[in-house]
Amino acid sequence: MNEILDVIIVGGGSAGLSALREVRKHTDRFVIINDGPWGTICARVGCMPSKALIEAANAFHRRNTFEEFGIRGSDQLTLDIPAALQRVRKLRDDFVASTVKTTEELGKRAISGRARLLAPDRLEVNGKELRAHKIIIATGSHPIIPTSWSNSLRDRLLTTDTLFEQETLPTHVAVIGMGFIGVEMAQALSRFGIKVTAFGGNQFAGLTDPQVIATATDLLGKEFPLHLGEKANLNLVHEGIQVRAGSVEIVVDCVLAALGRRPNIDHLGLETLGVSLDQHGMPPVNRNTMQIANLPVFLAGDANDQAPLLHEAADEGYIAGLNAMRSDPLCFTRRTPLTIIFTDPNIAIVGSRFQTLDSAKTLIGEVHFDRQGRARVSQRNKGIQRLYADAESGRLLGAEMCAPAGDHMAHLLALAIDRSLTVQQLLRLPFYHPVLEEGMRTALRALAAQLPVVNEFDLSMCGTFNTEALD
Ligand SMILES: Cc1cc2nc3c(=O)[nH]c(=O)nc-3n(C[C@H](O)[C@H](O)[C@H](O)COP(=O)(O)OP(=O)(O)OC[C@H]3O[C@@H](n4cnc5c(N)ncnc54)[C@H](O)[C@@H]3O)c2cc1C
Ligand SMILES: NC(=O)c1ccc[n+]([C@@H]2O[C@H](COP(=O)([O-])OP(=O)(O)OC[C@H]3O[C@@H](n4cnc5c(N)ncnc54)[C@H](O)[C@@H]3O)[C@@H](O)[C@H]2O)c1
Repeated sequence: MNEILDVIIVGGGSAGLSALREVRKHTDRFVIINDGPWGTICARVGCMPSKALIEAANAFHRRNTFEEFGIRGSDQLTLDIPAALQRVRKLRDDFVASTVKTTEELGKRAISGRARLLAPDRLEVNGKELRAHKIIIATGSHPIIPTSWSNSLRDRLLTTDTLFEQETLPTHVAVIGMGFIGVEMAQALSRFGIKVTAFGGNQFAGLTDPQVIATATDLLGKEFPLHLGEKANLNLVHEGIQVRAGSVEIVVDCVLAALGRRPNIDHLGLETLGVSLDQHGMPPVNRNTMQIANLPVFLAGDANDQAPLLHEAADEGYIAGLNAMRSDPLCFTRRTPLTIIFTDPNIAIVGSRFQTLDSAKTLIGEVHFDRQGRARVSQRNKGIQRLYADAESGRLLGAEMCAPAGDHMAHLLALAIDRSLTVQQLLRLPFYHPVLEEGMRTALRALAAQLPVVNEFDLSMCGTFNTEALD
């Protein structure tokens, strides 16, 4: 048996690299093991190529606003889809190259291979057994695909693992699953000029506020047919793939499956840890330490299925890396929940979700962006933002929205929630004119109107003009 290492990190994605950064500060006696290509899901097939595709789609879609601005000739514009996809891959390659630099310089301490746990201090990779005082598991996740689909549909079935590799795109695509990936990609493909038909279950983009869901589905449903509430079933037919959901039946060239992602924990040997696993095979993981039960083993990133987002994976890798170098794990306070989906308008959820709030103790303030001044001049006047505040203290609790510049406003609101700011404290901040954030101020004012008056000599009391040009 080889030397006993201080730490083994399993998984070279964002969580694993974040753990590596901490571990390296303290020891050289570590290895990082990665199965498949290095370079992280985020850079290779996740956040970055998807956003590159979305930007191209939105740039092309903007031609639909030109006529109203007085710009003529937009009907002559075309999108060279192979060129647009090439740009996605070029950017992707740059992002991957910058990521793999870190592990390339590690030499033998970066091992390519699939690791399998043998015990809380032992694992096997490439037929070799390795031992360590601590093990960090950060194995990520993979797209869920029913076996019957992958067996029968083969190259007519795409996921985000394969979408960005396409040289060109088919004429008619069904996007199945209206979660984060489904809504982002359905809108982007549709804005590429592809005929898209979208199918979703009972959830839409992780939203829980019925009014925001109604606005978001209405807006996206104007761009492509959107069928919700029925499970989609697929069959290979002569002309392509037949998709059936409730009373809807269509034939498409290709299906993009966005049914969710499963943590990469199967066949990982978690059963050798001696702790009970839940019905999904998941061990108990402390969200504040990333530790599995009281073992010297940590589970971070998408692999623990707690908050499968990039900034959360980075945090979890950091927590795991830091705690792996300590005898007593530290408990970290986690960040205010923040989710942004890069549709246009952006969908965002901040702090407490609508569904989790006690309606008797919660006030709601809302704004519709259709009449908002700045949104109108830029032809971005679509969407809704709903803010939730504690009825007693006036403290902001959360927000759900489908709103222009929702990505930026969601960050502002997350800051406010993190600092426990009240609606009145937020209304004391300057709001420049004319900005989209004035819409958020309208929603805050709607909340303030339901709260007791603080003091009329307070600038938070400065009210609305009630005119589109000034609010
Ligand atoms: C299409 C798409 C778009 C996304 N967009 C966003 C976004 O806009 N914003 C956002 O915040 N998040 C986004 N995400 C989510 C984000 O990419 C993930 O949360 C994040 O990349 C997870 O990082 P990770 O380190 O946990 O996993 P990964 O980066 O997947 O790394 C895990 C690594 O472990 C390896 N591995 C697996 N099993 C083993 C084993 N047994 N032994 C050794 N190695 C193993 C894997 O091959 C992989 O290389 C997106 C995801 C997708 C798919
Ligand atoms: N902007 C972002 O932050 C971003 C973007 C993309 C992905 N991600 C991450 O990737 C993860 C995975 O995304 P995802 O969209 O694959 O999963 P998801 O869990 O968000 O959504 C999957 C959806 O598919 C539906 N579904 C499942 N089977 C179906 C069927 N047969 N017919 C119709 N609908 C069906 C489910 O009801 C669910 O709403 C997300 O949870 C997120 O963490 C984040």
